[in-house]
Amino acid sequence: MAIIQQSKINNAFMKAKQENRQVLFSSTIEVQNAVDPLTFFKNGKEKYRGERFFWKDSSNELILAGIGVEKSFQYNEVDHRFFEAESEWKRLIDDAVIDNPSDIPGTGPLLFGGYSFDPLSEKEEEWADYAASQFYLPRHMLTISQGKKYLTVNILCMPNNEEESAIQTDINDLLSMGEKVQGMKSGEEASIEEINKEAWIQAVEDVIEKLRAGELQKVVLARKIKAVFKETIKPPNVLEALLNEQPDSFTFAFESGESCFIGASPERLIRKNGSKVLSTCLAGSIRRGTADEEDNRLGLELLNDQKNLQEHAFVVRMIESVFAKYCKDVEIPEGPTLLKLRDIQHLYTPVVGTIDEETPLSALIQSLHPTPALGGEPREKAMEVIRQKEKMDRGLYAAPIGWFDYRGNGEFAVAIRSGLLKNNEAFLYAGCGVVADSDPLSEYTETRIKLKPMLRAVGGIES
Ligand SMILES: C=C(O[C@H]1C=CC=C(C(=O)O)[C@@H]1O)C(=O)O
Ligand SMILES: [Mg+2]
Repeated sequence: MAIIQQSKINNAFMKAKQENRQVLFSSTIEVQNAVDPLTFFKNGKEKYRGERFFWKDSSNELILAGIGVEKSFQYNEVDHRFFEAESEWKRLIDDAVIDNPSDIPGTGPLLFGGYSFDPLSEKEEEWADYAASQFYLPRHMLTISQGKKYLTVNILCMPNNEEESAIQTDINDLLSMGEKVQGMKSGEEASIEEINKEAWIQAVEDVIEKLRAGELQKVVLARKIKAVFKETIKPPNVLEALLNEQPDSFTFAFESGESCFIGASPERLIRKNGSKVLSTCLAGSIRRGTADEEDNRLGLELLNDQKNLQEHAFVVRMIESVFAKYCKDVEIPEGPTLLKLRDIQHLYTPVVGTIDEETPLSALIQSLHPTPALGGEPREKAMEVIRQKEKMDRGLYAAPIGWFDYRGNGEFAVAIRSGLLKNNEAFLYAGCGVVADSDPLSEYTETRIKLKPMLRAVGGIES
């Protein structure tokens, strides 16, 4: 399949030489009969290990699979980390040669990546592969939007380099139909370690005391478990399981070096499409029932539970205030509804607004992150308590992960229900909103339920 006309690449290289600067060349075409995005992702495993990403949104409108890092944007500077990637990206795009006949968000050149939860927390070894802000411009990307497939190829043309000839071979390899991706088998060999369980329950107790003393109103405390397998855990297999079992979640994988951050989160931080912006408040939880009757009863209980309604209300109030600052026509329903996932149900409130199209997505992300569904209320105080009491580097867990394209559209999820894969080890994370009325053991049980989907997907439990 001829993907790019050689003459177009030659022109871009010529431009780079003549103007003596790097020029991004990007070409997008619609591809028929192409492989599915998971196979495309898997096909990159030999040549592009550590340089892949995968994304599916919660409404199942868009899938992205990126292979190979044409340019990486990494920043550790705390104050500017939200803006640097997007502003450097804008500079690159302004001078780029882009050939994209479709006007579909998520096609053409885009950056995929994320911002760590808290750049001020002490960094642990397991997160060494990720920066405080890290984004990839992929070499090859398959986009699935409204049932159509598009292939984008991005080439950074340097003034001193010759045109590339290997592009076509690479593309043929990636689009070839390999073995079908299988879900993970349950691994009886798994050993699962709960890290500092007692200390964590004590930390919840300490935080409840602070909340009752009126020092602050809400703190989200998280913990992690470590699952060790005999064999290397394969990201495509985990993705396959998550796609099947969590169809209404954002499903993502983000590789760097030997690590793969992966998960299926039900929570959107922000979506921007032209002047339309959308966020969702998700906080307050209860388990699923085994039969419909029990499930409905539990749902009703959640909708009327004061502790959970309070947990949820902090999030709505905060997101509402950020939207009020940036948007007109903000719409928020009167009360929450239920969002039911395979293992858990949540209180859910969508927030929509209209924004000046020129507002950068990174400005919204910076204002929203972390919402009280992941941090607490008030934000800065809660972050200090988290650093002090959690004693854990969250890395990308609970952090913004997603993409923005060259037209300023994009979407970021909050990376909960997630874990970090490193060869045969998986670090899985879960947290819960602690308020004055919390009970430490119930919060612990809530994190156990939240860990289930990832534990099942990596092969650590049977059901
Ligand atoms: C922090 C997590 O969940 C948040 C999102 C939904 C419900 C939550 C809760 O009820 O506590 C949390 O705020 C997590 O899954 O790790
Ligand atoms: Mg909760």
